[in-house]
Amino acid sequence: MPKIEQIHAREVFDSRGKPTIEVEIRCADSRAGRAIVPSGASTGRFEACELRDGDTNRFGGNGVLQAVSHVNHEIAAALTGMDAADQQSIDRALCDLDGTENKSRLGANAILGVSLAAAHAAAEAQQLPLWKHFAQLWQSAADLGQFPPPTAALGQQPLMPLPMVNMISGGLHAGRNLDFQDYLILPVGATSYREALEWIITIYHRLGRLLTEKGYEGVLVGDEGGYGPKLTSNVQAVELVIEAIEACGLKPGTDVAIGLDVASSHFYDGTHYRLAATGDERLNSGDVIDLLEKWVSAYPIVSIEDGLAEDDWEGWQELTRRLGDRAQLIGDDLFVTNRRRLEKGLELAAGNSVLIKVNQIGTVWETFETLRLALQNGFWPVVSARSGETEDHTIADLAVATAAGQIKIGSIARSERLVKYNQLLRLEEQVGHDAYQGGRIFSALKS
Ligand SMILES: C=C(OP(=O)(O)O)C(=O)O
Ligand SMILES: [Mg+2]
Repeated sequence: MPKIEQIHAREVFDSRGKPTIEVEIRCADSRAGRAIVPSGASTGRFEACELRDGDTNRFGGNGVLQAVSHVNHEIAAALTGMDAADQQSIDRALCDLDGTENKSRLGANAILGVSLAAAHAAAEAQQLPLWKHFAQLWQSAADLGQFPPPTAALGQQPLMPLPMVNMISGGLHAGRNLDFQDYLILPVGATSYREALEWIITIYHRLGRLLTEKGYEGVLVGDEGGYGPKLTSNVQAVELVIEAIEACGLKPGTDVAIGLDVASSHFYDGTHYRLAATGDERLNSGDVIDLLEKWVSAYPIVSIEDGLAEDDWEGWQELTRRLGDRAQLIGDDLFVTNRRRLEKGLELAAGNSVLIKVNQIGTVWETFETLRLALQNGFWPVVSARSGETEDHTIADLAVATAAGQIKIGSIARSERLVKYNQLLRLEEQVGHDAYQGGRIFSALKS
């Protein structure tokens, strides 16, 4: 048993230059395992609580020295001597120690840093690559069984994920140049992860040239590295991405499909969805569903995230009735990787897919629980980064180990994203090209 000997946290910085927490855990006779916590900008209201210092004399109140102190004192005292490989007990101890529903006392950032670093430390101590340690944990966690369609192929043996990659950024990630947050591509026709990534890189560069040729900003990028042009409408972004796919000799829909992260909670005023790009157009849920249905019919869109707001359960039910067999409908702000919110979604038949962000819930084990619940109920999971990221590649290993099937990390032109894409290239050498479902995971969708 790799016994925890030392836990140490420090304040470091993320890709937006915002403070975040790094945790190192050392077990006897081994190198320390280290993890850095990501941070969102378009956060859901029901996410676990990130503890920030609030002292406006330091980084506008965004410092994380209190969270650091919680790790170095209270958490270190409680966890020293525990088995780093017993993730379930570590995560339970962290939750019990915090004692709140949303991890607001010690901070979800403090808790997640320790939870992730424990996994790294356990892998180090057992001389295992992280993905293999995660795979052991995932497999050991209660009977995986056989999952129902469309997720039957997922969750079993380690699998290379289909990358869903941001080409054009909008919303809170790009100064609200556009209303919708992400215009993504899914290389559904690629036969390996490497091929998928090569297509993505080619299309990304072609899109940049195309934007510049048309007089738009083809070099400025948003928080996740997607281009951030000021276009005349939201739908124009879809059309430009399709044009770039075609310009690369690839077939939209067959080779490369389109995804959206509407991130609609962030332009919902409680009554209306307000689209600034089309002159403060005010839509209700039904209007947004009509719009999305029109787009799904007109364009090869196979995935829509947060098409409606985080509280609009009735709207989500209608969206799912209308589009659930034609597109993956991902709940991000809606489910916030929280088992209880996902249970509600399953009960109400709201959505058919869940975004998995480790810092929305705050521990590895709870992330596994939400993932398993999704797979058991035929929901597609998509492991996701945050808009504030670092050199930490943990989620790439986690996506492969749990065979989640899809990953969303942002674009390829920023190092905090590329570190995960490059890690996946390394992992593909270990798990093999065959361990790639690619677009086959969408075979249940009607065209
Ligand atoms: C990654 C996302 O953004 P953020 O991290 O800002 O919530 C998202 O909305 O899916
Ligand atoms: Mg989102």
